[in-house]
Amino acid sequence: MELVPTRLSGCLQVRPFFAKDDRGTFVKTFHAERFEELGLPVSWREEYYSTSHQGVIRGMHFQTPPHDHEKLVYCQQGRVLDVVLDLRTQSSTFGQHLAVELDAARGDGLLIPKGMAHGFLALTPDVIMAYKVTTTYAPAHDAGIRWDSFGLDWGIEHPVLSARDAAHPPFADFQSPF
Ligand SMILES: Cc1cn([C@H]2C[C@H](O)[C@@H](COP(=O)(O)OP(=O)(O)O[C@H]3O[C@@H](C)C(=O)[C@@H](O)[C@H]3O)O2)c(=O)[nH]c1=O
Repeated sequence: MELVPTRLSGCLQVRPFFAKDDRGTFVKTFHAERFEELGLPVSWREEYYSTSHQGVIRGMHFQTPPHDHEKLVYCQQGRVLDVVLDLRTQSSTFGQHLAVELDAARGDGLLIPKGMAHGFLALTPDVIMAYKVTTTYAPAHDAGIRWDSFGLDWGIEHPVLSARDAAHPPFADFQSPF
């Protein structure tokens, strides 16, 4: 398992052990010792997955302190444009984003630190996204920023959004608690 830095500090691309044979694939998505060696989180409190149709955008989501969390995400079926937005006011990349393709055919993932919003666009039909997070769901602290408000060209004009995601405040109006 390789953990590769990105231009947003603390946000790492995860290249897991990936094996393919006549039966299909084998992917190891987490290795506590490897994460511990690098000072990365190992105490996951919840794990969940979602399915999405092509053209769906989910995000940009985060939990506010004290319920903020690290997140380990993988696309387990299909392909997504995965997007992270830096909300850490003391960060040199505050307000900047990272957009990477996660492809189940490669098995790669993303480790997202506290203080970042996360979202994705489903690029293929029947996407499955899987998550591990270091705090449990806290609905009153579950927050978002509007997908089209921070300068990313998603390459889609009319994505499918939840009513909640369509109503998030734009980044320009957002007072970051991080
Ligand atoms: C996130 C979450 C949602 N829910 C509920 C709330 C709602 O009824 C239903 C669907 O919630 P949402 O519409 O927020 O689901 P979704 O848009 O898939 O939310 C996810 O989006 C991506 C981008 C992330 O980064 C994730 O951490 C998570 O926020 O599930 C939980 O019970 N536990 C949870 O941890």
